[in-house]
Formats: sequence, C-alpha cells, structure tokens
Amino acid sequence: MADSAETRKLVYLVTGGCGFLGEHVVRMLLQREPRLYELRVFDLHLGPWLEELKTGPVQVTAIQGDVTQAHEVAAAVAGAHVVIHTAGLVDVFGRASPETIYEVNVQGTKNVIEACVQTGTRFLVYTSSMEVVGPNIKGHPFYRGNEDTPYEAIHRHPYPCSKAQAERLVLEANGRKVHGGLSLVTCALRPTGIYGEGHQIMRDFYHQGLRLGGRLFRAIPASVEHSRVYVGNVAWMHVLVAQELEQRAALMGGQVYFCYDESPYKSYEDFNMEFLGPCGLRLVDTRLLVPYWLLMLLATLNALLQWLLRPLLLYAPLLNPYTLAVANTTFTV
Ligand SMILES: NC(=O)c1ccc[n+]([C@@H]2O[C@H](COP(=O)([O-])OP(=O)(O)OC[C@H]3O[C@@H](n4cnc5c(N)ncnc54)[C@H](O)[C@@H]3O)[C@@H](O)[C@H]2O)c1
Ligand SMILES: CC(C)[C@@H](O)CC[C@@H](C)[C@H]1CC[C@H]2[C@@H]3[C@H](O)C=C4C[C@@H](O)CC[C@]4(C)[C@H]3CC[C@]12C
Repeated sequence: MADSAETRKLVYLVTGGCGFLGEHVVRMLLQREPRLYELRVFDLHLGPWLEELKTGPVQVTAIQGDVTQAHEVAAAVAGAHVVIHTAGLVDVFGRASPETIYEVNVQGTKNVIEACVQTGTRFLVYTSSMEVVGPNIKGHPFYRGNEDTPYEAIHRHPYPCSKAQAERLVLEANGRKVHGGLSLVTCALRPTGIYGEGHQIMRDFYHQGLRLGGRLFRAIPASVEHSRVYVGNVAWMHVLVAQELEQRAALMGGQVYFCYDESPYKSYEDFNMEFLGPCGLRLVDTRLLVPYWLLMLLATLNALLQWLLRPLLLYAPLLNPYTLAVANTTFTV
C-alpha cells in the first residue's frame, strides 16, 4: 500500500513491547501495518533499541510503565485503536512469588481491560499460552490437539493458573460497552513454546552446555513431543489478528487460537539441539544413568535448595519438579 499520510491513522499499544515476543511484535507492526500512525511501546523495562525505531514515518512512543498500576495503563491506552497485551511474568523457575505472578498477569490484564472500557479502545489482542490448557497436573498428554479438543485443564502452578485467569477475563470482556457506546472486541492467542532470536531459555541452555564442557544431558525421552513456534510467526499472528478483528468481530471476538507454525514436533531438548548442535554442543543420553525417579529427586532437591537459599540468594535452575513434569509430557497442537 502506498505510504501516504492519509492512510496512517491507527494508534497501536503493545504492552510488554520490549520483551522477547513483544519486540518482534513491535518490529512486525512497523513492517506490516501500513495504517500505523503511532506505535506505543509500554514496558517496565524499556530497551535501548527503541531509539533506532524513531527515525521512520511512524511515531514510536516509548512508555516506561507498570501494568499493575491502573492509572499508568489508562494513560497509555487512552486514544489507542488497538491494544496488543503481551506483558507478563513468565516464570516457571520460582524467581517471583505467586503473588507477584498473579499481580502482573491477572491484575495487570484486568487493568488493561478496564482501561480499554474507560477510554473507548475497542480492540484487544491478548497473548495467552498453551499452558492455559496443559500439560495438566495429572501429566495427561495433549497429542495433535486443537481449540476444541476435550482436555482436563487442571493446574496448581502460579504461572498457568494466572494465564488461565487472565485469558478468561479477556474472553469474557468481549462485547462489553466501551466509552462512546461501541463494543469491546477481544481475542486471545495461545502460543506453544516460542523460540527464536532473543529467547532467554535457549541462551540459558547454551551457557549451561558451555559450563558442562560442551555437553547437555538428556533428561527427557526423544519420544516426548512438544509443539514449538517461531517468534516471528507468533508476532505475525498477533498482527494478523489485530488487523482482522474489526472486520471479523462476530467471528473472532471472544475467541482463542493456538499459535503453531508446523515447526518440527520434537522433545524440548531435541528441538533445542537443532540450534545448539551447530553452536558446538552435544546432547549426551544419560537416561540409563539417571532414571526418571532420580531426575525427580534432583528436581525436588533443587526446589528445596531454592527455598533454603531464598533469604540469601536466588537459586533458580532449569530443572525443578514443574519444568520436569512439563518437559516430560507430550503437548502438540
Ligand atoms: N516465551 C514463550 O515460550 C511463551 C509461550 C506462550 C506465551 N507466552 C506469553 O507471551 C508473553 C511474552 O512472553 P515473553 O516470552 O516475551 O516474556 P518476556 O519476559 O521476554 O517479556 C515480557 C515483557 O513484559 C514486561 N513486563 C513484565 N512485567 C511487567 C509489568 N508489571 N508492567 C509492564 N511490563 C511488564 C517485561 O519487562 C518484558 O519485557 C507473556 O504473556 C507470556 O505468558 C510466552
Ligand atoms: C532440565 C530438563 C528437564 C529440561 O528438559 C527442562 C526444559 C524446561 C525448562 C522447558 C520444557 C517445556 C518448557 C515450557 C513450554 O515450552 C511452554 C511454556 C509456556 C510459555 O507460556 C512460557 C514458557 C513455558 C512454560 C516453557 C518454559 C520452559 C520449559 C518448562
């Protein structure tokens, strides 16, 4: 589409816009949304890379703010046509308290919804997660499932519980009257395990491998499959949903969609090795040496150590009972 001033009229707000996914959403909007007039990037921690984005035709507004603070959210939302809400505390390693996870992921989402209602913003896209569905606490596999597949979504961990609550709030808010009398249109996207440029967990595996002399030790059978999805495709999915939400409000409003892009079904560790192998790491199969019960014991010891050391330092290894259970349960969409 021709780049002309009259086509540029939309104001987008991306919360969590400096995060792993958020940054890709910001860059995708600048590349693929020709109607963009202003792009507001709202985050607790603003990245220095934002400065380089301010030289283009779109007004990029960096807003340092906290989604748990309703007034800061309302100020950022006011005047926006579309909100893409990616901000969240993605913590399954015990770094944050359950209360903090709830405060950010649930209360923060409530604040975004109420800000849309109060200021008249009609379109809200929420970044939910596969974990809203599973794996559940019973370790039931979810094999090539979709949004309609029956599954007992029972959770105890603060992160999936908070994502499930937030997603429900977003979907229930669909159809609420916003300031000005029109209806709010909401949609939630459930990415599976995202990978790509800037993925911190992939970095953590890489550095763990370096510490172990270029080796990573297989904890999960290759037969366990996880769906993974490239971050650029997840960003594109968010832009597509945002662009279609107005024209297809009746079809998409209040709906939830898994995000998957045909990335190979592999175990989490084997999938990571697609990238870590070429970086010089190798995956050593130690399952004969370290049976599952011993892994669970080590994971439990890690959790105990984390609890004991908390007053002194943050000990948050990749292996804990929750991450082991999730890694060890097939979840493919
Ligand atoms: N990474 C994945 O595999 C994955 C998969 C499915 C869904 N998700 C969801 O995608 C979203 C983004 O995840 P990510 O992997 O990019 O995580 P991330 O931690 O890289 O990004 C989250 C961003 O939110 C910001 N943030 C956190 N608390 C905030 C607050 N109180 N106020 C304002 N900003 C705050 C952080 O500063 C960060 O920039 C999250 O909602 C997460 O639940 C992630
Ligand atoms: C130490 C081994 C047992 C190792 O295999 C553990 C891997 C573990 C850190 C990851 C296995 C599955 C990952 C989760 C999954 O990809 C989906 C997620 C949903 C998303 O919303 C946030 C990230 C995550 C919880 C992701 C986190 C890392 C794993 C648990």
